[in-house]
Amino acid sequence: MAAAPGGKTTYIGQLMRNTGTLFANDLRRDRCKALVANVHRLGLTNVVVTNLDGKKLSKMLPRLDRVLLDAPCTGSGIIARDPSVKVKRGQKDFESHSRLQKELLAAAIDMVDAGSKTGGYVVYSTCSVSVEENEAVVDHALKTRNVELVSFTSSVSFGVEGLTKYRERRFHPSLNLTRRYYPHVHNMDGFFVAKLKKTSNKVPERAKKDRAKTDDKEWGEEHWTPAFMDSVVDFEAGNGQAASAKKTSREKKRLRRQKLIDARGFQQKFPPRSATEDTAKEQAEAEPRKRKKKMPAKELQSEVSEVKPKKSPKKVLPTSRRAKAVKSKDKAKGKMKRQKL
Ligand SMILES: C[S@@+](CC[C@H](N)C(=O)[O-])C[C@H]1O[C@@H](n2cnc3c(N)ncnc32)[C@H](O)[C@@H]1O
Repeated sequence: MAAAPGGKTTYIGQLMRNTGTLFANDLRRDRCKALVANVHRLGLTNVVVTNLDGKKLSKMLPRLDRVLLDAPCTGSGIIARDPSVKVKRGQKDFESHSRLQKELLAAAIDMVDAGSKTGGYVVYSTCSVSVEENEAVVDHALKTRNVELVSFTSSVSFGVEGLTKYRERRFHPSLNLTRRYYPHVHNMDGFFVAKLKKTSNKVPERAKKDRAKTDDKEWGEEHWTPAFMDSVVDFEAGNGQAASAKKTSREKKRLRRQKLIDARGFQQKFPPRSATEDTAKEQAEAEPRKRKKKMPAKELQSEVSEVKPKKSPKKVLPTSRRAKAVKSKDKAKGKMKRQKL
């Protein structure tokens, strides 16, 4: 299959040997031009090239027997050929592509006649390996349209099964009928293919209930074997011992020094208080509380008048100095008596 614009389309045209009609559509005008050139080069006379939005195509074209939707994608499968995909694409690209792919697949299904004698099939393909653009898109179609997945291993015998569960996501079990192709396994671009058979032309009003038989296992639970569950793993002790065993003497010294520094710092910040300091503080705290006590104005006045001026406390001198002071006082008294006489 060629990777040139319209490569798959022109290949199908060749397979049809100029019988029937093949509608080939692309939103990009330049791609349509290249496609027309290829159609002419291969001498195909049964191809109608349209340059329309695939989402609106079902209203413009007659009911078809088969549709190949080679959907626009992030191209995560062609990183080997175009490494810029790794930096060009972000999470938002995967989300927006997934949304567009769901819409295009729904429109493609709506274009197909379920009662077609020669088909009623839709083939969905991407050159991406992301679950969001592949299994999630097909799973959405299974819920919103009357379609079922069919096997195509009789014509393509290689590839690995599509995923029915990925991390916390669960898909319809029939998704194992889809195929994934990996560059490192199949020596080609990363690719995904699903073949759907339309079972009714009716479009369900509401999304179908997910009747997929899913186990309620969490991702990773498959590793919870009985042997694993019965074994006792003491993470605390095991890890703790290993960590302490690894400590070098230098490290131990550093830790001890750090402990001391911490303790000193704590003491400086919060020095231990003595008993006297405590009582002084308590008294200081208690005093303003006493002052705050309110008294009637009259009582306050009488109390003020009763209060006697405080005498300044006597100076207490040491005994030798006190004796001297008494002597000098006596001397002065004697002098005064003599002067009177
Ligand atoms: C994977 S390529 C198809 C390649 C083509 N089948 C081939 O073999 O060369 C996807 C194409 O979808 C076209 N596309 C993107 N959005 C579209 C839309 N809304 N409707 C129709 N075509 C669209 C892109 O322009 C792009 O050429």
